Amino acid sequence: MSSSNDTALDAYIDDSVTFDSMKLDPRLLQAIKRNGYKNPTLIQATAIPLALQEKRDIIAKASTGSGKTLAYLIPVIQTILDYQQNKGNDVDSNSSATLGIILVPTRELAQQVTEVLDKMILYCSKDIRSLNIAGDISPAVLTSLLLEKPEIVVSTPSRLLGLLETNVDSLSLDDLKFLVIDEVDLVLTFGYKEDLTKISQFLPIKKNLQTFLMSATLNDDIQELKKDFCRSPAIIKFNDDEITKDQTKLIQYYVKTSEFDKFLLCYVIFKLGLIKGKTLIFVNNIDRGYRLKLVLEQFGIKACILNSELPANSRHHIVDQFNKNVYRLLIATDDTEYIKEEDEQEEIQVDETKKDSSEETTENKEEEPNTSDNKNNKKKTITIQKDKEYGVSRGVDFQNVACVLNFDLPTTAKSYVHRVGRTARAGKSGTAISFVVPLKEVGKHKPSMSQTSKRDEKILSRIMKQQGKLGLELQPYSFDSKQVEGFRYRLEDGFRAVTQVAIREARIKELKEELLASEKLKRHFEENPQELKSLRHDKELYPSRIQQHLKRVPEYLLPEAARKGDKKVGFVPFHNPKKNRHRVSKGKKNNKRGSKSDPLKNFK
Ligand SMILES: Nc1ncnc2c1ncn2[C@@H]1O[C@H](COP(=O)(O)OP(=O)(O)OP(=O)(O)O)[C@@H](O)[C@H]1O
Repeated sequence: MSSSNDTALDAYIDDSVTFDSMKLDPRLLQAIKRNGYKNPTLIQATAIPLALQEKRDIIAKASTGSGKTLAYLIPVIQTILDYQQNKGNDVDSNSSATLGIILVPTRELAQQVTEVLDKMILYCSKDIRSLNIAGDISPAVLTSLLLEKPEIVVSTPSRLLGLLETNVDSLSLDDLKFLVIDEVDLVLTFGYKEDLTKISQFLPIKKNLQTFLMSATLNDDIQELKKDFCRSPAIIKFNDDEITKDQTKLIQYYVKTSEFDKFLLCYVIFKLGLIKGKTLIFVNNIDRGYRLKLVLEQFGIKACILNSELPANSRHHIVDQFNKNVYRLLIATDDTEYIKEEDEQEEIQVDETKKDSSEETTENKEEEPNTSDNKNNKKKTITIQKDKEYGVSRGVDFQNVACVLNFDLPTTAKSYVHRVGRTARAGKSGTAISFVVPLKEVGKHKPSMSQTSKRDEKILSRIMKQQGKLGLELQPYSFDSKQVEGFRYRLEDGFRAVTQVAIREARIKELKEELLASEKLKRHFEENPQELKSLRHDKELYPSRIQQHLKRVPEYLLPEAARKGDKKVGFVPFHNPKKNRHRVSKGKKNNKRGSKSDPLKNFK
């Protein structure tokens, strides 16, 4: 899904067809052109005529980044425009009704699809209005927005069901023409099957409703949905190898490493600027995201965090700014696979009187972070609510990501496909690096351990098999251990400072700030959209002991070739580290705590 002006991967474009030849409404055509799209992608060239001319239901499976969003949006908009035109000629017909519903698994996608939709209806906004009901909207505001009778409603299944069950009259569904379920297998993974069954009872399914079920990966569960939602659908499956044989733009590496050395390698990679461009780092749970951020922070490496407990507004803003190149490093928690297993709510005890957690640097203390014997300590319980409708490994159109780094390997091969699909999008090249912990290394260093790494080797062989079928391969990558070793003692020092208590405090601090910002954002930025630029999400969280000396890399630790006067970079494969030295000193200068340049202060 996308809201960009980018072009799709060349391999996906069908240059034997043009949008001009598709007999589309001039207003829609103008919007398509305005976004720089000339030829449809393969999936668009196939699905649009089937949906428009033959009025078929569509089940489509096509790779990540292949342009599935427009494959359903164009027919939906075109048919509604035709319908509105016919209705305009019919003097008896005056009523407004919901004509299309688009269901997506996460709020991130709801926002993204709405943005693409709004661009496509730019020139016909009198005839077609959109409403995303998955966002943070108060019931009163929602009611008044629904009174305007938007023609297309975008939602997650649970939001839509909630609305239908409490206020079915707010949507008039008798004339509904389209139902789209995007990322359909994720919708099912998220446990929405029951919601969909209930929703189907409100919809005129199999009468005059045309359905689109879209995904990059499809599994057997789809059969049931097909039975419930479709009438003799056209099933479009693009053979992945057809497309991927040209797709040499994604280079995949795996790195066998111990649990602790994942942090060490990250430090080296980002401190030396070995990756040129933006990196999206995936971790498997929220705490690990904060641990990594705080460790990197020790060395003056800034990153921002994206996870399911941040408010939806903040999440949207973070993705948006990342896409606009405001941040280079984004640490995203991808825990969607565990959503069913985890409790929705997590109680966290915060010791409010403890000002400085930096004293707690021993590993024993880290094991029991949340208890304190001190009866005088005032404790406050904060309930953190995770958002079930969060997801970033799927469908989100992160733009210009140079590298996806699987800091924690995903727990399924399918999830790997979706994660690495966040790079090498839209005609660009990209690199995927995955850290893999060999079984013999698992559990050797508890504080750096991830529960999921036990299965890393198994998952890696599945991933390799799956990529092998597509003619793609993951290459082993080894770092020059001599060069890396030089950084070890510094990392040990920095790592120790990031206690479990520090992680919890950082997590709560960021949450509080983002909640505050999110509320402020909502009201303030509605009036002053320009100021949105000044809000940053990658501030240092500071609860752990910051050791200023760690922020600088002494010359002797740099690879020989990166030292003064040398031009050639020895073991560094991605990027010239000389540039980075400049950045290091600049970062140091700007890192004063409470400095006036803190952009958050601009909108207080
Ligand atoms: N016809 C086109 N010509 C050029 N670029 C296009 C075209 N259609 C879509 N794109 C661009 O291709 C990128 C990928 O499109 P989109 O996000 O719809 O892919 P997707 O198949 O939904 O991927 P995912 O499965 O990851 O969600 C977007 O940046 C979009 O702007």
